[in-house]
Amino acid sequence: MTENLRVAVIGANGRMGAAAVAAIGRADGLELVAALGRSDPLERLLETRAQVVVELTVPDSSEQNVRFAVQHGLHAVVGTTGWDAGKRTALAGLLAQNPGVGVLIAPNFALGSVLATRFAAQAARYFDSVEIIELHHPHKVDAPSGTAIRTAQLIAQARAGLPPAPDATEQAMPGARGAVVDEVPVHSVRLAGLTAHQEVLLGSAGEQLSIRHDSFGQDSFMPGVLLGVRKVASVPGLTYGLDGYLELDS
Ligand SMILES: NC(=O)C1=CN([C@@H]2O[C@H](COP(=O)(O)OP(=O)(O)OC[C@H]3O[C@@H](n4cnc5c(N)ncnc54)[C@H](O)[C@@H]3O)[C@@H](O)[C@H]2O)C=CC1
Ligand SMILES: O=C(O)C1=N[C@H](C(=O)O)C[C@H](O)C1
Repeated sequence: MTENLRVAVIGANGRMGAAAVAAIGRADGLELVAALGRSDPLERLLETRAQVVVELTVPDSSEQNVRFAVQHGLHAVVGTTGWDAGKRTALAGLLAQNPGVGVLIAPNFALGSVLATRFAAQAARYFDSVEIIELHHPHKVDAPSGTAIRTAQLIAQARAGLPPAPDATEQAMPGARGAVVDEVPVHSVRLAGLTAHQEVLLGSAGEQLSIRHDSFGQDSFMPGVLLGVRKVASVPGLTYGLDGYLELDS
């Protein structure tokens, strides 16, 4: 008989962590062996012989947690935001020293969001202007969202070599044109009642394409979390984006 995969959640008392604890508890072939809150020592991961760590905390804690996991040979599935290029490069270096260990950093676990980002990047070459509006619940601590940053990066890659979007703005109040991520304006809305939403606006003379995704609850992220947990041990090194685990081009 195959043994269950031993999974731990860090950030288990948060919105995402609590949903992940419940989803892992219900999932075939997975066993939840630890659910760590802010005051729990990371050594619990070793005492409980976790094999895969799901990291869903805050940007200030995430890097330290993931590095601890990797240094102890544990695979990690990371949903926390704030993994900029510098942190990812440092982590890739640590993974090179720990061959066989896999880490997935997924800015968004919702399949629809991953697809929407992919579609926006595909479309971006064919329009003069692209701007992103991301809309979230007001408890979110970071802006722009990790998803919007990733989307802007992929759009910028797709538009490499094209002229900048037309924009005659000469005078603007600070923030009026959004944050500029890789030359793509990103506008962040924080509104009571929302969960996680993003709309990419693409415009050219006489037409507009809008690519929108809505997550209405944390359940939208759970299939992606479980996919990551099941796959991460078989993909050594760092994977950035859940699309790395999906065969979107076939
Ligand atoms: N990749 C994805 O699909 C998604 C990612 N997120 C991201 O995941 C992160 C968590 O989001 P939420 O659950 O909504 O936030 P939350 O604020 O509800 O939960 C964060 C939890 O982490 C805990 N925490 C902080 N430092 C910790 C540490 N060192 N050890 C253990 N626990 C610690 C906090 O006490 C809190 O309970 C955020 O960065 C958010 O942007 C959120 C939703 C989807
Ligand atoms: O904090 C959230 O809620 C979310 N965070 C992630 C992000 O910053 O992109 C993913 C999703 O948007 C929900």
